[in-house]
Amino acid sequence: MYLKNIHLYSFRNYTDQTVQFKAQKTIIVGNNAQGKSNLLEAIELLSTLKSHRVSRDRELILEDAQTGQILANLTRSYGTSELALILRSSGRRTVILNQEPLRRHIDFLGILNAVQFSSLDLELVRGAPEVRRNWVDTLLIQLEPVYSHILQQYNQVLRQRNALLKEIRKRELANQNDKTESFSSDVSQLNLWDHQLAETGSRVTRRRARVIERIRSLAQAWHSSISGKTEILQIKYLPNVNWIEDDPIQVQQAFLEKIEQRRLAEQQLGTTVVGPHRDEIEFTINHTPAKSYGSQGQQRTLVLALKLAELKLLEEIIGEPPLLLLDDVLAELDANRQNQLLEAIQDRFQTLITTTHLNSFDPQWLKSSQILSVEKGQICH
Ligand SMILES: Nc1ncnc2c1ncn2[C@@H]1O[C@H](COP(=O)(O)OP(=O)(O)OP(=O)(O)O)[C@@H](O)[C@H]1O
Repeated sequence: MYLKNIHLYSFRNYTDQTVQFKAQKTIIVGNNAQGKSNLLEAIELLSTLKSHRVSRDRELILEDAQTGQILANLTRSYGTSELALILRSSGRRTVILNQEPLRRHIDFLGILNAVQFSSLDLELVRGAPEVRRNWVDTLLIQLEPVYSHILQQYNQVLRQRNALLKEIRKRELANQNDKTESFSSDVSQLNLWDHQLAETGSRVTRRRARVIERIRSLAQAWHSSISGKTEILQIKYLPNVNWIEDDPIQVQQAFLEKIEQRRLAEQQLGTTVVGPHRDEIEFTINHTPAKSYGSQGQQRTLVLALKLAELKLLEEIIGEPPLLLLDDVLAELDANRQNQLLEAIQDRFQTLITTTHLNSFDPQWLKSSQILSVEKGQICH
């Protein structure tokens, strides 16, 4: 796929900016805090409807403006699409595809596919389990947009179940007199939420297991190649609820059994302790956990291998090369890792690269790239 152009209106520090992409590789150069990452963030939003940097739309809109807009034209093997996203400070969004506003945001996902790689991605190895869960979830949404709906349903059930557990805990602590009546109503309500948690949670965990299964061998092959065949990467999915067979009924049964085991703990803590919101993904290098024992170099190799695997998996499943967004990462990679990355990209993936300096680039690369410079929210072609 190929992103032909993008227009930003009142988005971050851009007032009104059009960018025409003219080569497979575009290098966006500028000092810190000029708007390089903001441009990639706009593309990320069109791809996933999420930004990995903020959760509130207010921050995405130019200061003092009420609405912001991102518009882009994309060519795919089946034709061209015009994508538009309107952001409002109230948080209400409008997504428009080929000039038709879409009622379901899910229909917007999966049109522009992109893999993003930034220095923040080292957190994939070093950070909390939530970072790894978000990584798998974001990948799943691109591969299978309906997953965003599945995840939303699970989170809604989780929120409501947590609210009920909290309420039960509060009442227990207050030691109310009408305990018997409220107790039986609590039990039946909780029972209802247990089943909902099992149903929605099993959809999440089964899909996570499948995508990890698919990405594992791709990442292992890259890791082995980048490390000169000296390291073996293992990726293990450690679901909070263990299950063996990928069968909805059996997985739900495993959920209900674990909920029963942890019933007392949940009621004492007043929160849900069973479910995929507590999943972990473990990376080991030569059988040692990468998080605590991996050297900086090994961790970088691992993240690069994961990103290259994402690129390959997306390409395999969607049937054409996704975009690659490299946010200030090339300079951080040593010559070997840079070469591996550049060799893997070649000319197949449209790649957007931000950097503060051009001197770390291969001269051949610079020659074949479009170079844009950014200063204070203005892009010069
Ligand atoms: N909502 C907003 N309205 C106006 N300006 C904003 C808004 N959000 C961010 N900015 C500005 O955007 C700039 C940051 O841009 P960006 O994150 O793209 O930096 P960058 O060019 O990638 O630099 P670095 O190399 O430091 O990452 C800052 O000057 C910040 O004040």
